[in-house]
Amino acid sequence: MSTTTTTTTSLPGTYQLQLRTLDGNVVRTVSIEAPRLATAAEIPVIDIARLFGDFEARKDLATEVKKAVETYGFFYIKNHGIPEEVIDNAGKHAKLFFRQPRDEKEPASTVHSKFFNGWFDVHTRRTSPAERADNKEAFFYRYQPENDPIHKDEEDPSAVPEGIKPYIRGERYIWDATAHIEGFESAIITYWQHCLQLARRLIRVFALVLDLPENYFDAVTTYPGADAVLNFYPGQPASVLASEDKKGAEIGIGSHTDLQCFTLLWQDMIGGLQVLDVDGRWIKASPIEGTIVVNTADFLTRLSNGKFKSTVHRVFNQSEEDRISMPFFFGPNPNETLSVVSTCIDEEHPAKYEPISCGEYMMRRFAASRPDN
Ligand SMILES: O=C(O)CCC(=O)C(=O)O
Ligand SMILES: [Fe+2]
Repeated sequence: MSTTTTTTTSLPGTYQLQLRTLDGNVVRTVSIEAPRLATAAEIPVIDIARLFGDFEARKDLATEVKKAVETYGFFYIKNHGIPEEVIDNAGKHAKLFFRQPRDEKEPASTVHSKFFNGWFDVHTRRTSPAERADNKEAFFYRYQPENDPIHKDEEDPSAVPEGIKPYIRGERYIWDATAHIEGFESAIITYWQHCLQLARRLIRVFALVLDLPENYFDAVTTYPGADAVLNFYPGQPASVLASEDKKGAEIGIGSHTDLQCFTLLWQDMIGGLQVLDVDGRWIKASPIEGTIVVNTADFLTRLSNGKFKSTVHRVFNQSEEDRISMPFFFGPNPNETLSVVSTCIDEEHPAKYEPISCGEYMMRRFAASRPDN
């Protein structure tokens, strides 16, 4: 494992950030200034109680969401309907898992996975090629039809359509390897199910934002990309945090954009999430009690011909305390080839992106920018 960083010649006060994209790594010039607080116009708090109201209420919500997705594609949602106990219980079990000795986590390791499920340790991934290796542990779990509320009561939920079969990537061994933590699987899956239900409602709002019928994406989210992660960012030593430039501070997850349509990101109150503004300066998406962060991601940028933003973000846990977050990544059925939607194209704005399926998109993106450690 290497911990070197790449240095490139930069303007004073800036550095060159490398980002993984479909076309390989791209470079952005970024300010070295300490991150500032986000304004409410940049990362607004949106009350989504209207999601559960009538059509007029949902249209009204879409108008508010439109501004946010066209700015940075980052916003907080409140009154999201996921019960606090469900979130607390998942968070509590996540900590129980990570705080075990390493050899007790090993049976759940990603090294036993065919499809990138399970646990990996700190410093084993480098999300951004020019930044240090990620100082975080994570536990990945992926879509299993038998857990999906719309399929779980079917006679045989694992009897999925042929086209989708190769994309069913959930693996049982991660739950067997964690069965000694009482209630772990059920706490995490219950949280995941709530996220999935919320995501299916939210994508209807995004359809309205795009001037499409509300149910536009329903038929292509029957076996969706619905992958999720428990993230654990260890606290950093007081000596490092006390030094003025915090030079020894480690990045939790390097700079990146998310891949699918959007992410529901629950974070605890420790803080550390940062978002890159248009001028290449970092802004803090500080935690707000009772909210979940929503960020729109690469595949939705493609479908919307660039209208929805997919903004670069990263995490620095600059606290002595451990931080956890529980992102849920939502995309269409991975085998479904999708084009830029008709409402985002006209003579002056031809489609900037080729039709592609989200499964293919993710595979190509990983191949174009395979993590180097
Ligand atoms: O932990 C966080 O706040 C962000 C995590 C993240 O960006 C990701 O897992 O893609
Ligand atoms: Fe992310």
